[in-house]
Amino acid sequence: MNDLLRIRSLSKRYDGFDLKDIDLTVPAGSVVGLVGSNGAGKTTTIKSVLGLVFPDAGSIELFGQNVGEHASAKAVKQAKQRVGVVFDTCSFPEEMTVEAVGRLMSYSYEAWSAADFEQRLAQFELPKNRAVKDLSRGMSMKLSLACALSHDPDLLILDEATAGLDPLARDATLDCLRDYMRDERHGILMSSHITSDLEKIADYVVCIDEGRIVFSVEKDAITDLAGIAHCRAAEFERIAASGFFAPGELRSLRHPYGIDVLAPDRFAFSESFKGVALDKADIDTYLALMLKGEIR
Ligand SMILES: Nc1ncnc2c1ncn2[C@@H]1O[C@H](COP(=O)(O)OP(=O)(O)OP(=O)(O)O)[C@@H](O)[C@H]1O
Repeated sequence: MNDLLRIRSLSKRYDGFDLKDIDLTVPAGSVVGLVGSNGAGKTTTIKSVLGLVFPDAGSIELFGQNVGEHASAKAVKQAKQRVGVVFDTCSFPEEMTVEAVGRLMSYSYEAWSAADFEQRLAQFELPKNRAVKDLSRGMSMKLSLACALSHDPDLLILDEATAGLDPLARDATLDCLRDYMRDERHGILMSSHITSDLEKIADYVVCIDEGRIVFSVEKDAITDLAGIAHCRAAEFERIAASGFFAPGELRSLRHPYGIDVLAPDRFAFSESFKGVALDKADIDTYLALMLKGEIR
């Protein structure tokens, strides 16, 4: 498969923070969700791809071209033309109107399509003559997305792009991203704390915590295959003693009302432990057990 983005062993050190050995791939035709707590290193990773942060080590390839250290300015420029970016804040000049933002973008991107931009403004119901400073948060995000999509990008990079949008606006944004993904040459890397959005659209989920990759899995391995077992103390001890989990692979979280256990394969788990209450996992519960679970 053709990889749109390939990050290998990316490291970046700040005073008090260490991003270390990040490996991340966005294959064509896929949506990769990036999750993790505040300050985990998601934006630092994304900014490294965009050349807004200079990594200390590692390699970054966009469309098979090195855009990291020793990359030629021409290669970086060419690659960036093929990337659409949306950050969680709108960075266009405040006094500029929506229409003028489109003109500004047309100077930056060779493949800019004024017709496409017009159509997106209509789709998102964005008033052309309104100044950026007078847009609501949702409208600014829609403007950023309209700009990111109107230069025919092969890769979209979204950093918390649906944060602050109401549920209807989030759904409209996801529809727009699904539409974009109908072209299988396209791909999306999106960081989000709204894991329900990722459940709807992601193919892979990558979790960063304290600057390290904690897991990188197909989304279905979480939402279709994994389960959360709800045990009493005696049941938990029976599970722990059964040998079902290899040493170091039993993850549990204690609550006042019992113990939750992460079952990576809920079908196999329920075969072995009939009678133990078991729910399907979602990204939030999976994350909680992976990040905060006690390991045994
Ligand atoms: N320019 C900088 N100088 C020093 N430290 C920085 C700089 N940029 C980021 N950091 C630190 O790096 C760490 C990771 O920040 P980053 O923005 O990558 O996290 P994040 O996962 O995107 O978090 P959030 O979910 O809150 O947006 C944080 O501790 C942050 O304070």
